[in-house]
Amino acid sequence: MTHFINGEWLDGQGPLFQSLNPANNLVVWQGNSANAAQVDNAVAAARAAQLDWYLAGLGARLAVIERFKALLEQNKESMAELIANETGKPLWETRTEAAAMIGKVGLSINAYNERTGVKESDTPAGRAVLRHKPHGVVAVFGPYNFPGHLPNGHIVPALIAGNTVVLKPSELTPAVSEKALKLWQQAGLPDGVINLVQGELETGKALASHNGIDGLFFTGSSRTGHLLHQQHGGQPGKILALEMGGNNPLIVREVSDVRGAVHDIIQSAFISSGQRCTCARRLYVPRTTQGDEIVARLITATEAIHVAQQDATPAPFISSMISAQAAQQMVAAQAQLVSLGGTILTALTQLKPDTGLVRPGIVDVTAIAELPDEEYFGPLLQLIRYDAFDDAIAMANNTRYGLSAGLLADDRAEWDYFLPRSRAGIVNWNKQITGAAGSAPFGGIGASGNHRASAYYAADYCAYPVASMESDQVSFPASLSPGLTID
Ligand SMILES: NC(=O)c1ccc[n+]([C@@H]2O[C@H](COP(=O)([O-])OP(=O)(O)OC[C@H]3O[C@@H](n4cnc5c(N)ncnc54)[C@H](O)[C@@H]3O)[C@@H](O)[C@H]2O)c1
Ligand SMILES: O=CCC[C@H](NC(=O)CCC(=O)O)C(=O)O
Repeated sequence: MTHFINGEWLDGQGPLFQSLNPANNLVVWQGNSANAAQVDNAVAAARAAQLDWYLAGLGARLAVIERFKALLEQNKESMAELIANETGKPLWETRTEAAAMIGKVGLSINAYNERTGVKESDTPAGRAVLRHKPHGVVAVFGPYNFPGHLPNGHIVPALIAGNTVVLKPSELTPAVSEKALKLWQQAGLPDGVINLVQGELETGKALASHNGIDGLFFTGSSRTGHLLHQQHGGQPGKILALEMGGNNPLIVREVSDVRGAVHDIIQSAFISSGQRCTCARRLYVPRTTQGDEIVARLITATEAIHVAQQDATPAPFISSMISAQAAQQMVAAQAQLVSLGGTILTALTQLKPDTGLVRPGIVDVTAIAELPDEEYFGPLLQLIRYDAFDDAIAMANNTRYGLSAGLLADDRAEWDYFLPRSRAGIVNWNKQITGAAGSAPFGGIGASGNHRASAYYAADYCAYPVASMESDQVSFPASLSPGLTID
C-alpha cells in the first residue's frame, strides 16, 4: 500500500517504480505510482476535510501536531536510519535531519503566533482585528536531498494555519514520506487532512496542474520551479512558494585563521556530498601568498575527507550521492569544465561504478572566460583566483541565481562593503554558508525563489490576512458626513 488518501492506504494504479540505497543498490521501496484519478481523489479528500480542520480551531490542530512531534521523537533513530538508507547520506547527518523535523514544530508554532495568528487593537474608528485564514488545499512537492525535513517545513506550518495537504515527495525518496505519513496517521490526524501520492513526473504533473488546489509549495530544482511558475501564470489567486537551487559564491579575503577558513570552505562546499541548495559552488581566493596557502591546505584537506557508506565506522564526512547517475553527471560536469579551460586541482571521482559514492573535487576555472551559470549539485567546487575585491564581488554576483553567499574576512569594513553589494537571500560572514537556522527566513532571489521565503517565514505563505473593523453593535455616529441627513 503506497498512497494515503482520505485516511486509507491504497495501491497505486500507475507505473511501478522503486527507490534504491545508492551506496549498494539494494531496493528500499517499491510501488505503483498514483495515476491522475488517484491524484483527483487525494485533492477531493483534502477539500472535503479542509473546513472542519480549520474550524476545529488552533488548539485542536496543535494537539495533533504535538502528538506527531512526540511520535517523531520516539522514532527519530529509525527515521534517521531510513533517510540514510534511502538518500545515502551519513547517519550522523540524517540524525540532524530527524532532529530538524522535530524542532520544526515548535518553531512553526512560534512563527504562526508571531507572524500571523490574531491581533487586535483599538483605533478611533473602532476595534481593528487582524486574522489569518488558510488558503485551503495546498500541494507540497519535496526534493530528495532532505526528504524528511524539507517537505515537513511546508507541511507543519500549512497544517497549523488550517490548510489541508496533498504531498508528492521526490520519486527518489518515497519511503521517508511514507514513514512520516504513518506517524501523522498515528498522531490522529483526521482523514483527508494530509494525503500522500507517490510517483514520478506524471503524478507530479497531475497534481501541479490540478484545478482543485489553492496553493503549491515547492522545494526543488530551478528548472522544475520555473516550469511550475509558467504553468501557474495567469492564476493570481493561487499561492506559489518556490524554493529552488543556487550557484552560490564564497569569497575569501585576508584571515588570521587559515585552518578555520579551510574548515568553513569544506563545510560550505562538500557537506551532504555537495547536495545542499546552499552549498558553495564558486570559491574566490585572492592571488596572494596567503591565498596560495589556503588553496594548498584546501586540496590536502579535501583529499583527506573520509568517504564511505552511510553507516560505516569510523563515520565518514560524506557518503553517497543520491544515485550512480547523479555521480556520473558530476564526473561529466568536471570534464566539461576541463574542456572549457579548467584545471583539476583534485579530481572528483566515482569511487565504485554503479554507486553514488563520490570523492569531492576542485577545479580551477580562473581561465574560463564565460563560466557556465549552472548549479552543479554535487561535491565539485570551482576555484577562481582574483586580484581586486571589487572583481570578486562582481564575479560572485554574476549569476541568475541568488540563494546563498559568503565572505571569509577578518576586516569588518570588508563585510560592511560586501553585504549591501551581495545578491542573495542568505549572506554569511566568517561562517559556512550551509546549515541555515530554522529560526530565520530561508529563501533566495533571481532563479532561486519567488520571494516567498520558507523556514521561519513559511507562516507567511500558509495563510492570508483578513482585516476587520468590528463593533459589538451598530451605533449612530456623533457626527455625520457632510450632505447626510438621517432621521
Ligand atoms: N531553496 C531550497 O530551499 C532548496 C532546498 C533543497 C533543494 N533545493 C534544490 O532542489 C534540487 C534537488 O532536488 P530535486 O532534484 O529533487 O528537484 P526536482 O526539481 O527534480 O524535483 C522536486 C520535486 O518536483 C517534482 N517534479 C519534477 N518535475 C516536475 C514537473 N514537471 N511537474 C511537477 N512536479 C515535478 C519531483 O518529483 C519532486 O517531487 C536542487 O536544485 C536544489 O538546489 C532547493
Ligand atoms: O538543500 C537545501 C536546504 C539546506 C539547509 N537549509 C535549511 O535547512 C533551511 C532551514 C529550514 O528550512 O528549517 C541548509 O542551509 O543547509
